Amino acid sequence: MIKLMAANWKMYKTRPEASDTARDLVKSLEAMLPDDREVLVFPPFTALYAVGEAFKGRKNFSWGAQNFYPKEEGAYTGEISPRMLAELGCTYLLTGHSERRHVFGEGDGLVADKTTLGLAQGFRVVMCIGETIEERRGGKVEEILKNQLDKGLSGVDKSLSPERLSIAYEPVWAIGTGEVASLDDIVQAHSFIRQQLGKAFGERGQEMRILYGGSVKPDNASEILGLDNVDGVLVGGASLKADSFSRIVLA
Ligand SMILES: O=C[C@H](O)COP(=O)(O)O
Repeated sequence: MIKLMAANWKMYKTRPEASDTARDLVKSLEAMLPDDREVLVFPPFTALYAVGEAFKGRKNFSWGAQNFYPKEEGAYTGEISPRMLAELGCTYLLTGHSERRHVFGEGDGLVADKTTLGLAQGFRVVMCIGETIEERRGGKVEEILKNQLDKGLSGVDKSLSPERLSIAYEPVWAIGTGEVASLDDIVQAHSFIRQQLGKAFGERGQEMRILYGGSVKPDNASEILGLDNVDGVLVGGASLKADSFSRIVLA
């Protein structure tokens, strides 16, 4: 399975900054990227074209959008549709990120609509799930993950090719805090997610990638990537500098 090494640049980087970082990533990674690693960057909308210019035509370099509205077009002021993103050459979409859920109030229904439409329009989708610290302390991790998976994937075509859907497990309390989930916590959550994907998609569920996200850094990436059912990472803060993200990609 090709490990998916994803960078989420969140609301950082102007167009020239993004272009420089993307070009630096190509410089430091292209010649030594193993065949089983794919580099994926989610820049802000305004930098998608610039990142596409740096990455296009390069094997295993992909780019995608952090957000979109799940309609083809219409009177939705301020929103961007998947069609508009396809035009920029993006092949990936992110759904369910905890900042969308918690800062912008996106519920499971909207996450499901976005995941369903994004896939139906031919994109690859990375759907994020994860529990809050209160939910973890209350012993509800599996219940929350199951609920987010069941609802988020409720409209998805069950005969989908496995490379089209990835799940990112991001415990909310580990995002941007420097606090990484323990290796045991990651193994347990990923094995539970794998089980659920198997129930939903049968054999295909075994081949879908499950990424870990939450304070991944160059010095912890290798041990996280070595765990069972960890098929990639979704990196925020440590992906903003080309040098640090390159070290993670090659970890
Ligand atoms: O999308 C990425 C995650 O929110 C992780 O962010 P972080 O690496 O800054 O903790």
